[in-house]
Amino acid sequence: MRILGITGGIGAGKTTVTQMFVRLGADAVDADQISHEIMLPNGSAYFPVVHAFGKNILNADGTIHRKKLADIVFQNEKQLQLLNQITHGCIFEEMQRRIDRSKASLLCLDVPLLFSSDFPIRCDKTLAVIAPENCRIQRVMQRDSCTRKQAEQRICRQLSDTEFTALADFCIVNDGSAEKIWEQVKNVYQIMME
Ligand SMILES: CC(C)(COP(=O)(O)OP(=O)(O)OC[C@H]1O[C@@H](n2cnc3c(N)ncnc32)[C@H](O)[C@@H]1O)[C@@H](O)C(=O)NCCC(=O)NCCS
Ligand SMILES: Nc1ncnc2c1ncn2[C@@H]1O[C@H](COP(=O)(O)OP(=O)(O)OP(=O)(O)O)[C@@H](O)[C@H]1O
Repeated sequence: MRILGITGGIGAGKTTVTQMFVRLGADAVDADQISHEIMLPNGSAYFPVVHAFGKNILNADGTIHRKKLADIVFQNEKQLQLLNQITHGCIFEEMQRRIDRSKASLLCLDVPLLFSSDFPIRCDKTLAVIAPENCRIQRVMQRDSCTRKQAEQRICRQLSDTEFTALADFCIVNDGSAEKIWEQVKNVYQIMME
């Protein structure tokens, strides 16, 4: 099995690109989805997160209000580091479990923090998905019904497109139509399967 790590800033199109690899036959593991699962009331990070951030981050039904938590951590670097410390071990362990279960020839890891120093999983190749910042902000505001400021606060905590491009083996520019990236995805898929 070959592992392709897919990364990029918020709203760049990591998940869109990953789903295209899945259409071509790859398996996928999504770090954001796992981070949501481990924070559910029966998840491994639920109690540590509530203990660290207090009951004011809870909805009436006891689930974690992720947008409230996001507002706390993306306005304060120390709080973000704390959340990362609590969650990353649980996320990366669960990713490894899913990798071990996969029988696909190509496995894509969709990970925003692929190039952070604590990411422990070795990838055969890495792919950065990039798009102009204003385009990403518009997409995220529309998808998540958030404000420009909230989108910008996340972008401030992430690598720039120049940094992503310099660190990755492949780069896909997602600034146009879906057909345009489909051709780029097929090229990378072929190289990975050679
Ligand atoms: C802060 C939380 C609760 C916000 O949840 P929400 O549903 O609003 O966003 P979601 O999880 O879907 O993330 C959307 C995007 O935000 C950005 N983002 C999320 N976490 C981080 C982070 N720690 N640092 C920088 N950017 C991040 C990424 O671009 C991600 O794709 C959640 O993102 C979280 O728990 N983050 C910490 C865990 C983590 O690092 N997750 C990233 C995968 S390793
Ligand atoms: N080429 C495109 N044209 C129009 N909309 C797009 C395009 N690519 C992605 N989108 C839309 O932009 C939003 C963000 O895309 P996607 O979820 O794939 O990005 P992401 O990098 O995974 O985001 P996040 O960092 O928040 O997880 C989605 O609503 C998606 O449908």
